[in-house]
Amino acid sequence: MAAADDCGHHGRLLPLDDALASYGREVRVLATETVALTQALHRVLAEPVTAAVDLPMFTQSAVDGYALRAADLAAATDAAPQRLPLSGEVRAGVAPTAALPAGQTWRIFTGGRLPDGADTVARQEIVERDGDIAILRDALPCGTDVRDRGEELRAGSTLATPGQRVHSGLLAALAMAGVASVAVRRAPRIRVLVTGDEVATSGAPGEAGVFDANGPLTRAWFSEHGYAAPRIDYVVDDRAALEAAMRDALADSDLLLTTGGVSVGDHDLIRPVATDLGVREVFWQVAQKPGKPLYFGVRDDGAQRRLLIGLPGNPGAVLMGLHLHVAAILSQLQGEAEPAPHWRDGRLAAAVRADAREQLLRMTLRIDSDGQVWLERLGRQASHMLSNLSAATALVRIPAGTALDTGAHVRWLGL
Ligand SMILES: Nc1nc2c(c(=O)[nH]1)N[C@H]1C(S)=C(S)[C@@H](COP(=O)(O)OP(=O)(O)OC[C@H]3O[C@@H](n4cnc5c(N)ncnc54)[C@H](O)[C@@H]3O)O[C@H]1N2
Ligand code: MOO
Repeated sequence: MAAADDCGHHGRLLPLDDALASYGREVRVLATETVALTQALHRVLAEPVTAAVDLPMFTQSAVDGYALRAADLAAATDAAPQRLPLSGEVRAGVAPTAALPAGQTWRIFTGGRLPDGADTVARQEIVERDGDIAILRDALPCGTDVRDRGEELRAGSTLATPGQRVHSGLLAALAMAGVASVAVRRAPRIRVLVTGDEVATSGAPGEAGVFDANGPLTRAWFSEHGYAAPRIDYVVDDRAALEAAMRDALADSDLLLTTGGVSVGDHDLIRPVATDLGVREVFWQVAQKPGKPLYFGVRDDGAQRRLLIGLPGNPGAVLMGLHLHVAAILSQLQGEAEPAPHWRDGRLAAAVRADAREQLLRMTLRIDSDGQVWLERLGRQASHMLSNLSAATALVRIPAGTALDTGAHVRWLGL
């Protein structure tokens, strides 16, 4: 397949949406395993999760104050205050062993279990004390400052559904409902090969070399998104070396990610080596800028499907490949109900020129007083450049072939 150049016709390039849609068809969801809730952060749920207990688990005080019966205060007024003898105390974490006698009150603290007989709590700010007598100058509606058992949730009710990714808040919600373990999708096994003779793996690069950006970028991206740091190997542009590295990495992974060597040059070996290793090409070359020579293939080893994504070597293409393509593949592997990328809506702060490929531009976003998101294009967008990432907060889609005016609606992802 011949590559189209930037000035020419792009009929052979696969539209970005078609590339993203192909992951839904080609990627098989990983097996399910049960893990302790403490290990579930960033994992995707494979089964519904239900509350093990009522929440709150028992009827309790919402404040520091005095547990009483609302009926005992019915006649209380400023002129004729009600005086209730203080005959006990309930501390948080300690279950009362007796019932509150009628006409009396007990000291209670926030989260303390309401004794039988009590139905209301008077917060301490409205209670005067005369030794062991609590004085109240007003009636209180029954149930004031009481949290009822099960008012938030009933045991057995559904708290989370399959396909949800566990974030810190959801993890805490499940912990609070007595959930100790959850069924999640197995963590994807990921290997990375950074290719290129010119890439310095340690120390300063040679006279025609570059500092490695793609290794640090991929390592940081996986960690930022909650994945274990993948093994990253560096491979020179030598067919035998690449074949050995790819054979080993493919056999050991659900997803092999390579950077570089996927364009049309004489030393761009990812595709031919992939073919030799029995990988079926799903697509190569996407109508996107940056990242056009992007490659995706699959290989079935028995029941195990291996995925190979070849990201073009330019670091800007790797950045975009991670945020869009790798995120989409990982979503499908883990059975996310709403697969990434998760686009949001915003408007362009300035017009953008058309390109024959869909553009993915790094921009800064600002929210105006009406809550509208405005996106402003940064300079230094070329795919061999990363320096504008110190200012960029959004990756913005500009559809192929259309110039967009100021105010045009676009889709974007947070960076
Ligand atoms: N005749 C054509 N040439 C090119 C085409 C084309 O269609 N026809 N496509 C261009 C596009 S678009 C891209 S993107 C690049 C992608 O090429 P490769 O995937 O083969 O990547 P490399 O050639 O190995 O490297 C590209 C570029 O990136 C630098 N690089 C590579 N690895 C790293 C790293 N780990 N850290 C920092 N920088 C890295 C490398 O030095 C090159 O400058 O092909 C175009 N060519
Ligand atoms: O697709 Mo390349 O990343 O435009 O330079």
